[in-house]
Amino acid sequence: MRPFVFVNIAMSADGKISTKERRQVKISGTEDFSRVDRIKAASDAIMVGIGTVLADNPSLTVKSPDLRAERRAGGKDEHPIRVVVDSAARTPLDADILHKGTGKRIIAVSRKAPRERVEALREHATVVVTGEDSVDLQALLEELYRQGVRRLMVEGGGTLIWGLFEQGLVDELQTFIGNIVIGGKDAPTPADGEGFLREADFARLRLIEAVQLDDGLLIRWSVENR
Ligand SMILES: NC(=O)C1=CN([C@@H]2O[C@H](COP(=O)(O)OP(=O)(O)OC[C@H]3O[C@@H](n4cnc5c(N)ncnc54)[C@H](O)[C@@H]3O)[C@@H](O)[C@H]2O)C=CC1
Ligand SMILES: Nc1nc(O)c(N)c(N[C@@H]2O[C@H](COP(=O)(O)O)[C@@H](O)[C@H]2O)n1
Repeated sequence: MRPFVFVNIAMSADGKISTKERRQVKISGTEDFSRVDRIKAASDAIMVGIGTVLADNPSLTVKSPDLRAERRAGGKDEHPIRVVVDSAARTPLDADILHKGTGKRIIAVSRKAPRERVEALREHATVVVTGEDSVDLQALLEELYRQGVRRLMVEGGGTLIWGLFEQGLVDELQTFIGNIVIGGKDAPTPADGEGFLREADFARLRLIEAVQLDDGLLIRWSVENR
């Protein structure tokens, strides 16, 4: 068993999620940032790849005091469990994700992760070890389910999202398309990695809704062939 997995990503009108130097860009407007805060608060856990931690140093906390209070009233921690997919245990010990806000953190590493790094991370987070060279995503999701996670939000980046699509582990995709053009053939996109080579393997989506937010568009799809 695994959680319901939904990806939320903001991309520019030309399909980029940051600059080619992997510098974080404000793509969402006020309305979309509020929506992201709401879907985060409604999730049991939120997951990113180590590339995003190293590039953006996110905290992944719920920003609205009202939403945090609602979570507390429901007997939950103020913030969802924060999960980093980090094969080689490279999460910096002073990363905001380990220090900002209360609640549980999980760092998923592979068996090749250096033992001393893993021990250092254990001071701040629960460490889950799966996979030989890179984290076994299916096994990680099963472990999150065992730990009570039923609804998992994935915030990026493109490498992790590709890994999840490649293995048929995404149930829903929520893409906010913002009103900017970033450009650059090497700028990250919502699903990077190798890409599918055969049409038969493409992830097939069904449109749930398309809604205007600020000067952008939120599109929600369910994944049909997971
Ligand atoms: N616009 C947006 O909504 C968002 C944009 N970003 C941007 O994305 C960029 C970071 O993306 P990436 O460099 O692609 O890094 P990423 O965040 O996707 O992390 C990739 C890393 O995850 C690890 N990993 C371990 N096991 C894996 C597996 N089985 N499958 C896939 N990955 C695995 C690998 O070490 C890999 O290098 C940054 O520029 C950041 O600003 C990130 C999140 C949201
Ligand atoms: N939804 C959304 N819109 C944008 O315009 C963005 N740049 C991002 N980036 C993601 O948000 C993370 C930052 O989280 P905190 O504010 O530190 O909690 C960042 O790492 C990206 O994952 N998202």
